[in-house]
Amino acid sequence: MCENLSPMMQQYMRIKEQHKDEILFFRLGDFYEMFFDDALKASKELDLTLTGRDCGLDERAPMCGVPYHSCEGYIQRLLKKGYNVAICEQVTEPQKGRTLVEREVVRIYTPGTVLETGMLEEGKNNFLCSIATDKNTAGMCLADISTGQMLVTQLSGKDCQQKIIDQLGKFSPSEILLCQNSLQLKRALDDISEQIGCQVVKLVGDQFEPEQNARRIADQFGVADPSELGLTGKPLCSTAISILLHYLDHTQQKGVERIRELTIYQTDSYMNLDLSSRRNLELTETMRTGEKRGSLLWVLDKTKTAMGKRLIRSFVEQPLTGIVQIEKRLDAVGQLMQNLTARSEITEHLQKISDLQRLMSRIVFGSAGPKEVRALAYTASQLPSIRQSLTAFDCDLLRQCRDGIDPLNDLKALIDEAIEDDPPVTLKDGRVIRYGYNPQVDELRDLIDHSKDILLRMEAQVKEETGIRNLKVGYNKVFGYYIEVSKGQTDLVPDSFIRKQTLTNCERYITQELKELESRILNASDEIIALERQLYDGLCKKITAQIARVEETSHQLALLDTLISFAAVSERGGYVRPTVTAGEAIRIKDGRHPVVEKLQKDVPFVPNDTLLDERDNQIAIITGPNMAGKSTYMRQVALITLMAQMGCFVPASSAEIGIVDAVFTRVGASDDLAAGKSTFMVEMSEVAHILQNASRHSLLILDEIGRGTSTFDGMSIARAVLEYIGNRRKLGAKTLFATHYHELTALEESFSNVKNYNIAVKKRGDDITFLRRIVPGGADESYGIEVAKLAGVNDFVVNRAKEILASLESQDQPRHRQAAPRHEEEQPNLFAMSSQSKLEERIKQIDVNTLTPIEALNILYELAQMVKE
Ligand SMILES: Nc1ncnc2c1ncn2[C@@H]1O[C@H](COP(=O)(O)OP(=O)(O)OP(=O)(O)O)[C@@H](O)[C@H]1O
Repeated sequence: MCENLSPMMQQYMRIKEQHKDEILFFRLGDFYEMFFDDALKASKELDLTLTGRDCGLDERAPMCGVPYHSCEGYIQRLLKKGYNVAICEQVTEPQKGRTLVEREVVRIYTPGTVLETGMLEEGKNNFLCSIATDKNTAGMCLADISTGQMLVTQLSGKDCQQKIIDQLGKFSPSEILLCQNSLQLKRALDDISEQIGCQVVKLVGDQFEPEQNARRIADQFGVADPSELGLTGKPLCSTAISILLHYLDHTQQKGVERIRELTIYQTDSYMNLDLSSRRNLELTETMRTGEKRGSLLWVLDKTKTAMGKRLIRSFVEQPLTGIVQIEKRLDAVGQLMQNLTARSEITEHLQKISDLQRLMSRIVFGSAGPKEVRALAYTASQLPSIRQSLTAFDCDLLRQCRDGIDPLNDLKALIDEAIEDDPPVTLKDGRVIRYGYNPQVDELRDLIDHSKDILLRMEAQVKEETGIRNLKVGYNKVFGYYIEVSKGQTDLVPDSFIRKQTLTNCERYITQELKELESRILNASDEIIALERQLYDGLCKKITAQIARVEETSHQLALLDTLISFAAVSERGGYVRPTVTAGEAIRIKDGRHPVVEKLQKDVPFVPNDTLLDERDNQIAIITGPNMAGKSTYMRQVALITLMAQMGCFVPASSAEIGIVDAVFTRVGASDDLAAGKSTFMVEMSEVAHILQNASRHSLLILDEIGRGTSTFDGMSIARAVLEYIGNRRKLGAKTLFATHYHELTALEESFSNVKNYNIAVKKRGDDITFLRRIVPGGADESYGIEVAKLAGVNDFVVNRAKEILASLESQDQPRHRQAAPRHEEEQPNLFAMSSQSKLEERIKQIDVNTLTPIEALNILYELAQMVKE
């Protein structure tokens, strides 16, 4: 290091040496300053003026800075640009005689370790994620230090990487940490990081030693052995937790203790929704704009608290698969719908409740201001009424809420006693501690507020003691407070007075007592702030000790808020309680699309029925003109199923939902052609993924499979996919399949589990009217040209298209426009088969070696029927 550098700059260089990878925010007074390279980068990224600072060298050090009080926005912008920020604070007070205050890095900001309210998105968790992998197994750990939540899960199987991606799609972590050996995974995650809302994927050191892992985990959660946490047989989970904790240890000096509980996350307790299905179904944001408005969450979220907002988002993203839990939620929603009075009372109180989870993090971290601590007391004051209103209900979950909400009376009393009713934002502003809480604070405040009175009182007292009638206490800048005695009375001045100044008519003195009072008055402001901080820190410690109770209370409040939101939306929307069963059927009467219905207020939504099961109604092939409403209908079925499994009522007049383990969707052209894949390639990768991962208990929504290639190829692929899905021994999943290939409707005749539907339209002359009603049977025409006309395509093109179509139809071309033939002799087409070849085809499908006797009998019966027909 250059010896010519000033001592402060030497200190800076020493610290910067340890933090080469971060932009160093170096605290100087009320500013964070950046120097040298950091200054050049920050001034460019943040549009800051670049100045220079004397540093002892010939050239001034490039410098720029941001105000300490408004640094959050700047830090956030740097994080978004991929930088980390190290905060370097003064850790000793400047003292007389010591020129250099000590400084050290107290915290490193990274995207996944933010906990400042202003830097976090409301209603969304900010997860830091770590992943440890080994061949076909992975351990994944997620932590949100702003709420103290930590989850861990183990994933395994040949498609482990895809499972990781699907889970990441669910949690959208801001930052992902991987072991050095996970290079391949890193590449895959880099490609999709934007889609899952992740700002950075990092490789962080090698696998940790198992023993070291165990020790760190046991320390964190206060157990003797990690097996007590349910981690036995999950070494990769332990590694993932350790990676995350070590990272927090490195980046955060305080607050890691906020993570107190570990939840083992069982993926099969939740419906499997892969990344593209989440996007396609627009669960939390729309595909086109990426906004919440227009998503399912937008319809369902009427929560009043930030905690409720985060929980309802996770309810929407993670529908359940366990009937018992779903029923419990439905019971609660039903009861809340019935008792409007109690519900409104609770809602009113919820509106006044702060984000207790994030508040507690800030208290533990030591960054909560007095107003926030006051907000805790205010929140606590709402709790008894909420508990009281909850007595009106009688069901498991609402009872659990009532029992779990702790009124926190003691904390409220503690805060009420210690903190002023309307304290300032920061401790520095003073007057945080309530009068009467601490005698020393009271005395100092009296001294500050009444220093004049105190001096007058002292003056009177000295007058009386000395008998000097015209004695006065005054103040000047040279020697502070003094006692002034006029010349005529100086003989009465006692020995204890020390003469300081002689004027024409008077003498000025000081006394020991006066000097003491003076230093008390002058120091009182500093002293009171230090004392208030000490008392305030003590109070925060007492609150922190009760964190478990506050945490449980916040969890129950979030749950209550979410259930009330479901109830409010269900009531307003005229939703009904679904019957959730372990059976295989989905029967919906008068189902509606919750979002489209809400968006198009002026056009009445036409309800439609659905019947899907794993037998005769396993596959519904839906045809109909463009714009008829096929996609809307299919998505509506998926959303109603999801809502039921979330524990919410559904937009229908009745609904029976046999639990599905997954919803897979393949909808339209994927607009972002990630990793250089063509539209068709993306489509086929998605189809491959669905066929590989779906089970008989999944729901498949397939919209126009095969559209991205030539007609014959497309039709062949679409039919082959349908045959695969329709074969119970291969897949057998319930499927809604929309297509413009009307030829596919011929499948209904060949397979008993396929049913045709179309969305009805009325044609008058050249004009068509969309009826939006789903009816049995295939569509009779495509009406593509009519829809083009409706969309405003000019007459020339429309008329010419009609001519071309007529000429195509007159030739012996495959008739893509016409509905599937009922009788293949009348309308031969690509997939129409003779009875004989159908029979042959069916016989070829039979795998005699795997048939049970009863299946063999059924097939024999089926063949006999075919021959008869
Ligand atoms: N049941 C309904 N009631 C009222 N309006 C509806 C209904 N279904 C769909 N719509 C309206 O029709 C529009 C078109 O629907 P949708 O996109 O589902 O058609 P589509 O048949 O899938 O079209 P394409 O084949 O061109 O993709 C929707 O945006 C919606 O406004």
